[in-house]
Amino acid sequence: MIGMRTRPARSRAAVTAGGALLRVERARVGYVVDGRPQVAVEDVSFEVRRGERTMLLGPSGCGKSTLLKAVAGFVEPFDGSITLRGRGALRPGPDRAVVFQEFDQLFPWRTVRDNIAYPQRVLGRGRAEARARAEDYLALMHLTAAADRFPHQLSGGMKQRVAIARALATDPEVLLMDEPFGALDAQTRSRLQAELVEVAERTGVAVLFVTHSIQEAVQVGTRVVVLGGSPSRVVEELDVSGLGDPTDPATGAATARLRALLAGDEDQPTGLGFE
Ligand SMILES: Nc1ncnc2c1ncn2[C@@H]1O[C@H](COP(=O)(O)OP(=O)(O)OP(=O)(O)O)[C@@H](O)[C@H]1O
Repeated sequence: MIGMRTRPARSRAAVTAGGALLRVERARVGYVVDGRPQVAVEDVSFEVRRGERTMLLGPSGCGKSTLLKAVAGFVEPFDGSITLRGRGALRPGPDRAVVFQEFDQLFPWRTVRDNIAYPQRVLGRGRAEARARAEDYLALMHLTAAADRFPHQLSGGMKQRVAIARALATDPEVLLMDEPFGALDAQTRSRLQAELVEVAERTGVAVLFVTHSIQEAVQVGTRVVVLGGSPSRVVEELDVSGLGDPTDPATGAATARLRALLAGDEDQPTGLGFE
């Protein structure tokens, strides 16, 4: 039911024909501090395709969030381009929904159901449609029993589920996630990682996900873009689709490779085809 409603056929055809949905090309991104540019990421290029989960992995402070903010349209690149379906100069828009790490991103005065329905109303959907879609996404994120609760009555994991449901219910082209599970305990984090993979596969939404956890990158991602250096650049891109089972040697090899890359050791081979 949800898969049928998520995207008009027109968009699917456009993506198939055009390849990448979102394209970051030679982007140089940072901030102006005291009138001077402070570059966080330099000459960064990668693509996000529909149906893929692209992970931005790198050490703390390397500019992952800055890059995500540029994709969201919150920060304008100094140089290079970021395009969605070939359209550049991106401003913030409903085609890119953002889920943050913080638990307080929900409207505290609205119920869970209304948190999911309200942004759809703002985007122009009728009350009945917004409500019906809210019910779909409540079910998809295992929140139906909590629909009438307020955010302060939810656990951190439930709040993040609501944030994901709310984002997906607006039908974004790309779901942008900035360490959304970073403040959760290990068990909840692992459960939400699995749920996200399932939901992304069911809806087909493209995901761009910032993390500094190798485990998370391999578990959630289909592709990992590794950033490093200062200002940071892409040091490697790995295909991790189908990986995640810790007993699988290929998962172990990818994990070892990512660990070496994060340690700054780009020359260390894995011997299993991940270099
Ligand atoms: N609003 C801002 N103004 C100026 N500099 C900033 C701003 N936000 C971040 N920075 C700087 O940009 C650099 C990259 O920060 P960013 O938060 O993007 O890194 P990150 O890789 O996401 O880190 P973490 O994993 O710790 O969240 C850092 O040096 C940071 O201090």
